[in-house]
Amino acid sequence: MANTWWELEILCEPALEDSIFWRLEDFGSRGTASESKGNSCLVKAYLPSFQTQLLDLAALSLWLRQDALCVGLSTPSLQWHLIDEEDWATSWKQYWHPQEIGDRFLINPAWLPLPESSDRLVIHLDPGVAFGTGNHATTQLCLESLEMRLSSVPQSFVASGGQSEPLVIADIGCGSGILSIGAVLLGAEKVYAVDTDPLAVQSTFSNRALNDISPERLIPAEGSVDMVKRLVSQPVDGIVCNILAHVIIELVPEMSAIAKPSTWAIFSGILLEQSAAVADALEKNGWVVATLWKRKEWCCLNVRRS
Ligand SMILES: C[S@@+](CC[C@H](N)C(=O)[O-])C[C@H]1O[C@@H](n2cnc3c(N)ncnc32)[C@H](O)[C@@H]1O
Repeated sequence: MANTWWELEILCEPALEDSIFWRLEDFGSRGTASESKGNSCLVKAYLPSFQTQLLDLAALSLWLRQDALCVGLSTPSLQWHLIDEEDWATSWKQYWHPQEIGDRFLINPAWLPLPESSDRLVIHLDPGVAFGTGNHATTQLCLESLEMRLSSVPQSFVASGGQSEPLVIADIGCGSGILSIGAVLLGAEKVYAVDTDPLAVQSTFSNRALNDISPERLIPAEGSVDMVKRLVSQPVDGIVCNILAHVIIELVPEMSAIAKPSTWAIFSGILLEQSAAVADALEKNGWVVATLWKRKEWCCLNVRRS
């Protein structure tokens, strides 16, 4: 039998878009897209049907109503129907276009030709069912932070295949591998990319191939900080981690085991109102928050060891 997917269509007030997005991500959505519909926003999400029962969708509908009521906004409408895999791939892809991020990056969907005359670092991406198309504010904040962090890596290092200043990075919660690929393009010698979702790891493997990155420079693996600990022989130089705030708070104590006094880290997936709690957890574990960058209601913390 062909694989089928639930296509969810949620019509909401634009102010609810981000909270709906994260609710869907938590619920197991394998692709989310949004578009303006007059004064409203239409969010579409895709879930494999084997993973979700009708009852789950009814529960999701209730959560979305509650989330809206809590912030005094009108309740969103949720509709769902089944589509087959082929339609899913087409529906999802039509919303995704090349996108410039920061001063250096251009994210190019794998199925589109390269835009002409760009001097940007191109990340070719087919996220498949993983998170990380570059559309989300948190991914953008992480890529821009990497750009600032790694702009000092001499490009001669990139060209020479790594003769000077080797830089090893851990990408925790790699999704499509977008941040790992960005780090390699900026000159990192080696990136360990881990994710608890095996489909994300698979997606990072295929995006590594799509970007012609050698297996020695980008090492995807299923797991989390514990897996990086097993893979590395020495602490890493940098950590990038775009996961939800409560997961970051849980993982921070373990991260000390892969850090040294000069290690820096970039954390996102954090709502502005959660930043104090995350900063608190970081400081208790020997990190100092150097900068906080904001986009929409999200923030990104750039930290170093104290
Ligand atoms: C918001 S996505 C980030 C994807 C990509 N790094 C980006 O910036 O667009 C978060 C990813 O973290 C993964 N994840 C969730 N909890 C995790 C954990 N405890 N350890 C490692 N990965 C985790 C999820 O499976 C998901 O792929």
